[in-house]
Formats: sequence, C-alpha cells, structure tokens
Amino acid sequence: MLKQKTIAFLGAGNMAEAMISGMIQTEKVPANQIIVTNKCNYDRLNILEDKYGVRTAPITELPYKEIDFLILAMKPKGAEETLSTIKDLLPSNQVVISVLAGITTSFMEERLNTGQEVIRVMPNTSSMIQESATAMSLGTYTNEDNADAVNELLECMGEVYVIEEDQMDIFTGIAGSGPAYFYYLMEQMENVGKVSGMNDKMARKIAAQTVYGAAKMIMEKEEAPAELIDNIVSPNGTTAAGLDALKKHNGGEAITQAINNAAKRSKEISKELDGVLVPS
Ligand SMILES: NC(=O)C1=CN([C@@H]2O[C@H](COP(=O)(O)OP(=O)(O)OC[C@H]3O[C@@H](n4cnc5c(N)ncnc54)[C@H](OP(=O)(O)O)[C@@H]3O)[C@@H](O)[C@H]2O)C=CC1
Ligand SMILES: O=C(O)[C@@H]1CCC=N1
Repeated sequence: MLKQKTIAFLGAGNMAEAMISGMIQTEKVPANQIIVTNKCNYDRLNILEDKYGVRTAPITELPYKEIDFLILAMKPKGAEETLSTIKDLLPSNQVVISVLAGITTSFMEERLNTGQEVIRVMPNTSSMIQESATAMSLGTYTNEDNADAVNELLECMGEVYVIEEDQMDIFTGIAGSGPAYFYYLMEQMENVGKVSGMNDKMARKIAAQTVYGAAKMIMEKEEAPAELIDNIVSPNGTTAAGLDALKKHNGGEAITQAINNAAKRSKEISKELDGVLVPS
C-alpha cells in the first residue's frame, strides 16, 4: 500500500530524520518517494539527501500535487503560518499529518480548507531504530483507507496506538518526551559508575543494558512490574536498600511529575497557539 505513496516532510529536524530513518529501514517506502524541506537550512537538506537518498526541495518548490502524505515536522509555533501558506496548495485528497506537540486536529482543520484530511501523530525519536511508541488520532474528515495507510506508515517506526485525541497530551508526556527521562536516568547511572572508577564506555553500556533488559522483560513476560520487582528483592538485601532510597527521595513522584508537567505543557501549547492566554 505504501510503495505508491509520496511523503513530504515540512521540517527537516531531529524528528523528521528519525521518522525517515525508520521508514527507509523497512524498505516499504522507496527513498525517492520521500521529499524533505525546511525553512532555510539547505545544508541540513543536503545531509539528509546524502545519508538517506531522499529527495529535497526548497519549500517554495514542493510538488504538492504529487504528495499523498504531508508531514508537518517544524516547531509548533510555525504551524499557524505554515498552514495558512499551504492551505490553497493542497490537493483535496492529500492527508496532512502533524507530529507537532500541542497542535490539535481542530486547530489544523480550522486553518485548512473544509474537508481536508488531517491526522495528529505523536512519535518519539526511537523511530530512528523502529522502536517508537507512536500515537495517532484521526481528524473529522479522515477516511478509513488513508487512516490504515498512515497506520502502516507509522508502523515502519515502531508500535502504533490509535487513541482518542483527549489522551494525546498525556501520551506526549509519557512517550513523546519519555525517552529523554530514561536518557537522564541512564546518565545518572553512568555517572555513578564512573565516579566509582568504572570505564566510561562500560558504565554507559551497563546502564543501557540494564534498562533495555528490564523493558524487554515487561514486553515479553506476563508479569506486572510489581511482580518483577518482587523477583529481585531479597529481604534485607541490596535491592530493598536501593528501593528504600528511591522512595525516600520520591523517585516515583518525580516521574509522575515529569509526565504530568510535560502533558500540561502540551495543553498549554494548544491554548497559546490558539490565542488563549495561559497563566504562567
Ligand atoms: N524531537 C522529538 O523528540 C519530538 C518532536 N516532536 C515534534 O516535532 C517537531 C519538530 O521537532 P524537532 O525535529 O525536534 O525540531 P528541530 O528543531 O530539530 O527541527 C525543526 C525543523 O523545522 C524546520 N522549520 C522551521 N520552520 C519551518 C517552516 N515554516 N516550514 C518548514 N520547515 C520549518 C527547521 O528548519 P530550519 O533549520 O531551516 O529553520 C528544522 O529543520 C516539533 O513540533 C515537536 O513538537 C514530536 C515528537 C517527538
Ligand atoms: O519537547 C517537545 O516539545 C517535543 C515533543 C515531544 C518530544 N519533544
């Protein structure tokens, strides 16, 4: 289904590259059917062209009539201007897909021509290695075939969850921003190892392997996290001592706050960009 689709990215940053990398690895989307553009950084476009074999074009020369899926991948503050610029250039059967945090389907629909299909997506940078947890929510006019095709496209980047749009802010807090929390955690683990005399590279790998193994256990086994914890804890042993410290220092609360704060920011972005002032 994807082989005949032409996909364009408006925005050639980290998220666009991660998605392109995921798509190309599956070989479901030929590289020459991916077109990438950005605002002004043509060096960046050249890098992506050399690295992935995608096509690039200045933003004013995008072949809109040829494009099936137009992926908005600039910063959220650029959405308003972009949508008004492209509104009348889009064929009526083209699907506009946004990965922008906080940009709602209604925001897009209000700024595009009536009937234009939009889909809101939240991937994460693990798309780069096809391990994203990606959410998608459909707009008012999305037809089923296009929704299926976009789902298949997103599966090139990892797991896809179709969710109600009112869950998108919390999904962003958990999964869109989530990798950063784990990188932060692993950085702490690595630093502790280094301070204790471990070789830098080995400390990084040990932290990553530990997190990877734990995530894989959750993915592959039936047990809930509490049971898996039970299997590690010995009475009066090292893990009990470690968990005591984690609880004493509000480790659980810290992660809850991180997710809720990110979700709150996603909501704020929606309101700010829709012209509703949010108290700071
Ligand atoms: N990074 C992440 O982990 C995730 C990001 N997102 C969303 O993805 C979007 C992009 O994030 P990210 O890739 O990190 O950002 P980057 O800053 O890495 O990239 C932004 C890109 O957008 C381009 N750009 C800016 N304005 C326009 C425009 N008007 N038209 C076309 N291109 C434009 C920039 O080009 P130039 O340099 O020429 O200005 C740049 O290539 C954000 O909206 C974010 O919310 C969603 C999920 C995860
Ligand atoms: O930080 C951000 O706003 C974007 C959205 C999710 C991950 N990065």
